[in-house]
Amino acid sequence: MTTGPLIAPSILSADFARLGEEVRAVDEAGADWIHLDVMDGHFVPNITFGPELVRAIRPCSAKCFDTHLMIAPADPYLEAFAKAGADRIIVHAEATTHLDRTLQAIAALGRRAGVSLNPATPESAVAYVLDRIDLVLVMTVNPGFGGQAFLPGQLEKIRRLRAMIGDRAIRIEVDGGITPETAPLAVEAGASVLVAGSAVFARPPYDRAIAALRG
Ligand SMILES: O=C(CO)[C@@H](O)[C@H](O)COP(=O)(O)O
Ligand SMILES: [Fe+2]
Repeated sequence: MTTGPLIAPSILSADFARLGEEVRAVDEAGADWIHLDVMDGHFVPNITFGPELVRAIRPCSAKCFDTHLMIAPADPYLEAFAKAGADRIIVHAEATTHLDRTLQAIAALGRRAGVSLNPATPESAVAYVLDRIDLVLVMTVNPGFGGQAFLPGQLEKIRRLRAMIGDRAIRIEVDGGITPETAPLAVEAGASVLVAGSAVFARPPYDRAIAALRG
């Protein structure tokens, strides 16, 4: 049995030419979830992939597909991602005008719902939707790219969020700049899921990279 935080490798840093193999490899190396970064070139200054890619790699792992939508608007695409195999759908508070309605729509599709917060967004953005989510994703970089430096100023937000969540069954996930050095800081502040792109895919072997993050 593994202890410590859950590790969710972000396939943004994987070899896209061998994506299916890469997903299988991190699954076998001990990843808890697979993190999928969906970018639209509008909400964030980068473009990645859509639901068809999610469908294509779905057979490569039975683990939770933790689907981070960096798209605006998100509502028109929720059903497509749910049908393609997303287990959890995470929307950005900043990309969604009617956050409560969006989270209800995700629940109606039978998927878990999460909310992501950009570095400049306060934790109060999720205060009125805590009964609709099982995860808050705290961005520890400005979203859009892998391989950026961790923003330590987010640690205080994680602490405040931890206090706000209290004993509710809601995980705090951190995303961006997570390395064996920054991971313990995020966990100490209250995170229990660590997304890592470059710290896994650029540091093979993957089993050792994942173990180093778990601490
Ligand atoms: O959502 C994002 C970036 O917007 C992330 O999931 C990145 O893919 C994390 O990459 P690293 O900072 O771990 O390299
Ligand atoms: Fe992400």
